[in-house]
Amino acid sequence: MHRLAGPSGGVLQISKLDKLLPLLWPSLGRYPSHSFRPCLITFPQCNANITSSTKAISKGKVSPLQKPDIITEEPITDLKKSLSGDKAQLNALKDAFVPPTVSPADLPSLRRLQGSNIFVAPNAVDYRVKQSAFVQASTRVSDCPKDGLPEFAFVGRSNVGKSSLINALVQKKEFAETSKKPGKTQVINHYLINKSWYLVDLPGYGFANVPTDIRSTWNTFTKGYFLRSDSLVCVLLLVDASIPPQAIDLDCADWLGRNRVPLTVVFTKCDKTRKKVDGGKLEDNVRGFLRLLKKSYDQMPPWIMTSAVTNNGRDELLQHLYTLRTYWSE
Ligand SMILES: Nc1nc2c(ncn2[C@@H]2O[C@H](COP(=O)(O)OP(=O)(O)OP(=O)(O)O)[C@@H](O)[C@H]2O)c(=O)[nH]1
Ligand SMILES: [Mg+2]
Repeated sequence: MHRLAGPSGGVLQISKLDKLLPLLWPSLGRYPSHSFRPCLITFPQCNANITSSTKAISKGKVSPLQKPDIITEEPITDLKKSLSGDKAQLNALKDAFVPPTVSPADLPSLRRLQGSNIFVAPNAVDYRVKQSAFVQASTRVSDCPKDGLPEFAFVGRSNVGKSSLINALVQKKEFAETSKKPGKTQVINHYLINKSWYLVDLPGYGFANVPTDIRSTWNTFTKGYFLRSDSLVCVLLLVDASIPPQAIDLDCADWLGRNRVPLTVVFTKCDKTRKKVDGGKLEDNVRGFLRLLKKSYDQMPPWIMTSAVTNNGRDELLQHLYTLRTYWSE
């Protein structure tokens, strides 16, 4: 039995009905206002206008190839300065992801992680990966480990860098198999970290050459994992920062929001130089994606910029995961 956050901060107990409800929501045509995820973290959730971002793309209002507008005046990497005054503090809070139970008055005691909108408590110190081991590859959701340890699932388009980021986090080169050819990971891989939590590598979506039946298998297989895993703390949705916002990634974010699956957006390949970035500057791609994401979410979900090549954002992401685990297990 896990405790769950209720709409007014109350605690619900998970039951079979709770697990079934997410599967029924689409047919009910409306979404409960509270989270059924097995954690005490209140995450930003998708608002009623769930498909606005992708509609904007498909109606041609925002072309994926068009240079996106800047979402905020605030520079992404120069965030400390914004905490120096009251008004500036409020600006910094806008779109920030602050740990639950923290009031705005406590904000100055928190650290904002570089290249992200995430604030963490000063106690996020013991976050490093000391031990990592491959546990199993599952072809069915029912075969996944059932020991109840907290899990973070990596999801994103094929080739976005899911396996590479896992290798960067555990600091082992060939830990998770990577490939230039999309579609390398086809099963649910569980990696046990510090004997106490899991990183879960999932098959990528959106690979153009994949036949329709394999694509629909992705849908039932991976979406089934999101909805049925009682130990899922958060999905890490990986988004390639070297290309302009893609409708398929926004669709995925919408789907996760609609189904009350907590989400952190992890931008990958943030090492790419201007020459190799499609659509102009990397930061413009990031801001463009966030601007579209905001159309679907009442509050901005946590997001962070990373690179598996330079390891930028690696320690920051680990600190974020540490904070989430702390609240999950409380
Ligand atoms: N420049 C750069 N390249 C990266 C980065 N991360 C991954 N790549 C490259 O992107 C390609 C795909 O990486 P993978 O980690 O295999 O991608 P994946 O998302 O696991 O792919 P699937 O398993 O097919 O879904 C490889 O050629 C990587 O070297 C990064 O941070 N920077
Ligand atoms: Mg992979």
